[in-house]
Amino acid sequence: MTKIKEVAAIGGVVDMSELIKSFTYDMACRIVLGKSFRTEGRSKLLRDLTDDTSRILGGFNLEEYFPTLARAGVLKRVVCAKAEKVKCRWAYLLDKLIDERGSMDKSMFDKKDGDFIDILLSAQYEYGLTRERVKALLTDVFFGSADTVANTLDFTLAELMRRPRLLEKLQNEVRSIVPRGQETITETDMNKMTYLRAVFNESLRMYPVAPLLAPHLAMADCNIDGYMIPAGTHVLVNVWAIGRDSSSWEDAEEFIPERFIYEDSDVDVNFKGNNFQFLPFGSGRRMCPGINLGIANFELMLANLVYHFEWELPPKV
Ligand code: HEM
Repeated sequence: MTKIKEVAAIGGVVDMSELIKSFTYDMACRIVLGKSFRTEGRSKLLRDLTDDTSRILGGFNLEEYFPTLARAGVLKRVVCAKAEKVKCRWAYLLDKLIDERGSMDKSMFDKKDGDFIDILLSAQYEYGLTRERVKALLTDVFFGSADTVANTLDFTLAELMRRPRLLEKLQNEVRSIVPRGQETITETDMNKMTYLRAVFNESLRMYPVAPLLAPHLAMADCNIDGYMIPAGTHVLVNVWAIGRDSSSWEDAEEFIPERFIYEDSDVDVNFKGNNFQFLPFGSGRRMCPGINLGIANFELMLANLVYHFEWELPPKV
């Protein structure tokens, strides 16, 4: 906020995508590393690692389009070699972070104010977690938490600036709940912001961060609505198309947060995985475990941004 205020005061330009991204990485680092998150440029290091991992996981894979190439296995070897390098960089960093705490007595872990590493290490003794598992869980939090929230916020700000009436409605809600002059908005303030949640839902409907979810594999033969899915089938769920399907959504291509406000209605379409027309966090046992953290990070940032600043597109945009 301070950075935007400084730039706004001199009428300068601020790259919001960049700022939002570095903020979400700082948040992820703070959760995992606690107070030591700013040392040695770790937030930047983790961001580079996450970017490289995303490129490998989400990159175009020629072998999926030309299966004959897969038989030769050349491309696979190239991708595996790259993945191995990234894996080693993760392992090096995470080992270092864990070793820093290794010298501490387990009774010294402060469960109340501790960071995620503290919590995992204290649970390590209780649940017999191996070091590899601890590292995998740490990677999950870094990887799952930063880009997801930053990308959703990016699209939301763009949609709101294109629709000043909706932006004003959101600002009115936030400013009517948060007392004038309050420096930062808290989670308690946000609980009352129904329009803010509707904006979040509408952004996820139109711009799901994982448009095909994570790839799933059928473990057993199953029949869905008359379609036979044999065991071993690679399944991709196109939630981007489902969220824009006109048989489920009126004016599906329009950004209308009001569609998620259900006053005096029994209908309540939400992202908890039971309404199959809206699956931004997936569904079932592999659905996103970070929903609550994702909501809190997104809503905290958006509410603060619209509370403190006026937003509009530059002329001719
Ligand atoms: C707006 C925020 C977020 C969105 C939209 C989102 C969305 C998703 C989606 C679509 C999946 C795949 C589900 C499936 O394939 O069925 C997923 C998985 C996952 N997410 Fe999130 N996520 C968000 C925030 C977070 C946060 C903050 C964390 C970290 C704490 C996180 C951690 C994970 C993990 C670890 C998985 C893999 C779960 C598994 O495979 O069992 N996510 N997320």
